[in-house]
Amino acid sequence: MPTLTKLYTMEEASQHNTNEDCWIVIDGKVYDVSSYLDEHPGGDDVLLGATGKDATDDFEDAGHSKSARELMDKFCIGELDVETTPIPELEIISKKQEVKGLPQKILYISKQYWFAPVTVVGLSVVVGYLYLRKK
Ligand code: HEM
Repeated sequence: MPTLTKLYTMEEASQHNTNEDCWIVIDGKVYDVSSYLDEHPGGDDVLLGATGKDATDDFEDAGHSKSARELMDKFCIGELDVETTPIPELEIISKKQEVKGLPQKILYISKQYWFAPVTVVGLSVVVGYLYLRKK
């Protein structure tokens, strides 16, 4: 039988970032650790510091034991709604893929390096002005 999983956006989860109300996101799952803050062996400050972002790396870096991972399930309240959560890496790739065809490539490059011709023109104007003043 399919189970209904509550979905939360990262924006929604990040609003729960206080001592009384603390949610963290680990590996696509949302955990309400409000009642665990005082008991967490790593301290409440690390949990509060892990709110508002994907805390998977922080969690893994701490080298949690198997029992810690089992304990997590108790606090799981749902999953992250990936549809509405922008993943920076994916955005970068999709932006890169947008640049197709020669005209678009030229536009893309000129947008990135517009300062080069502007500097050359600026310098020419200054040099020309100084040259004419000397005369
Ligand atoms: C639901 C989420 C979490 C649970 C249930 C949990 C549980 C635990 C438990 C049981 C320990 C004791 C050591 C062990 O058994 O591995 C521990 C230690 C620790 N936790 Fe967590 N933890 C959670 C999330 C986090 C997060 C998100 C971070 C980092 C931002 C973190 C940082 C630490 C650190 C640094 C320690 C080591 C404390 C020490 O050895 O001095 N924990 N955690």
